[in-house]
Formats: sequence, C-alpha cells, structure tokens
Amino acid sequence: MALSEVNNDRGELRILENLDELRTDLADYIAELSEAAVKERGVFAIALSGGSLIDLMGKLCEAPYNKTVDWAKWYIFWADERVVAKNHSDSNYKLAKDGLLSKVPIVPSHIHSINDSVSAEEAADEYMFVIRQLVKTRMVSVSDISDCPKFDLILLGMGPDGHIASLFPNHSALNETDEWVTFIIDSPKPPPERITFTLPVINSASNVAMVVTGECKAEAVHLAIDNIGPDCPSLPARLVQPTKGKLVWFLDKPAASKLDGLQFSE
Ligand SMILES: O=C1O[C@H](COP(=O)(O)O)[C@@H](O)[C@H](O)[C@H]1O
Repeated sequence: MALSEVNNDRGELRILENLDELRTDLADYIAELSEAAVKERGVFAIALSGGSLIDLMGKLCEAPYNKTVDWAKWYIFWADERVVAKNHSDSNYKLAKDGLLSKVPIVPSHIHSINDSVSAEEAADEYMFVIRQLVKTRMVSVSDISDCPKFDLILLGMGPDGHIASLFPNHSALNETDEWVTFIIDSPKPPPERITFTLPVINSASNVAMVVTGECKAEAVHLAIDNIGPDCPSLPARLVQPTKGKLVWFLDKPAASKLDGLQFSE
C-alpha cells in the first residue's frame, strides 16, 4: 500500500514499499485515468517519456489491464524523443514499442512518434503540426487558459540532475513559452539531439505523473518537492506545476529517502 500524502503545491506523493508495488499502483492509476477520459471524451491522449518509465509501466501488459483497458481509444505521444532512427537503442519510441506498445492492441495510426529522417528542428515542427491537427479534431483537448494542448496524462521520469523530458537544468529550452515542442542539439546526456514538450504544454495537462525510483535521484527529489527556501534552484522537475491539472509523484522508498519529515520504519 502506498504511503500517500499531499505536499502543498507539489502534488500528491505516493511512496511505495518496493518496485513491484509501484508498478501495480502506476498501472491502476493509468487504467483509471484511461477509463475516465474514454467515458468523458471517447479517447485517451497519453504522452510517454523514455528511460526507466517504460519498464515501470510493464504491468499494463499483464492481466487484468491487458484485457480491461480500452486500448483502441488510446492516442500515444512522447513528451520527449531522441533524434535517432526508430530502431536505434537510444530511441524512446523503440523502448516503448518493445516494452509496451507491441504487447497491447493499440491502433498503429494512433501512435504519434516523430519523423526520424529529418533534422531535430524539422522533427519538432512536424510533431507540433501533427499535435495541432489532433487538437483541431479534439482527439487532444485544448487548455482554456493557455491555448496549449491539454493531454489527459503526461508521464515523466526524472534524471539525477532533475531533468524531465529533455528539459535540462540551466538550458535555454526551459524558457521556451511560444512553442509547444522545441528541439535541442546539445543535450548534456547523450544523445545530443532531442525534441521535447515545453513547460507550458506539460503544465497544461489534465494529469502529470512523475515516476522516479532509486537512491541516486533522492537529492533531486528533495530539491524538487521540499520547501527549501529562497535558494531553491530552478530544477526542471520543480517547474512541473500543472495550472489546473493534478500532479502525482510515484516514488520508491530510496528515491523518497531525502524528503523532509518522512521516516520509514524498517
Ligand atoms: O534522457 C531521458 O531521461 C529521462 C530520465 O530517464 P531515467 O532512465 O532516469 O528514468 C527520461 O524521462 C527522458 O524521457 C529521457 O529522454
């Protein structure tokens, strides 16, 4: 069972005993949001990240979720992507395809991955154009405050440096407010060329889940969540603040180990 609490404006914290419990809680959460979105809008627009997230979503490929989730109503996007061939081991698309999308009955035309045969800049522009068309047809909702797409759920991981999607600490992409998707060619973590949702898009989502595990991320979790006063660095993860949507953190105990005021009994 999750140790769950609300930490002021930093969202709901769900701290799970171990990775198995986290996987189950995350699958339940995604399945519930999918059901609610399909009931309300007829579709579920979900944006994935790469990294450890896909493995942590693995329970969705198993019973009961593989049978109970309305996969035909899912529209898949990526919060960030590395600009490499789709069959490259660095591709977030390949990771999701191998670990999830090939194991459940998602409609292939609902999978909106980037064009991997153009430059990072062109890939970002094309991807934004695709999202714009889907906003027009309301497959993706629109935020009434920002005019940004309002995804039903954006799933984010976080690096030990506090980066989310491909928004890295102190990078100018963090300041991009005009575009929905931007590109970088100097990622501090390889590969260097990436496209990424911008903060306004992330913060316009109906739901944002931060899925973070492992002790190497404990310090970044503390800096992203705790009230650390005026010296608070502008850690990308701390800038995830959905305007009207709901933010939930899924943490295992090692990732949560440096949070203020939490004590775990052995
Ligand atoms: O490079 C990336 O890293 C982050 C974090 O990955 P993780 O393996 O530490 O969970 C990931 O969320 C992002 O999508 C990816 O491109």
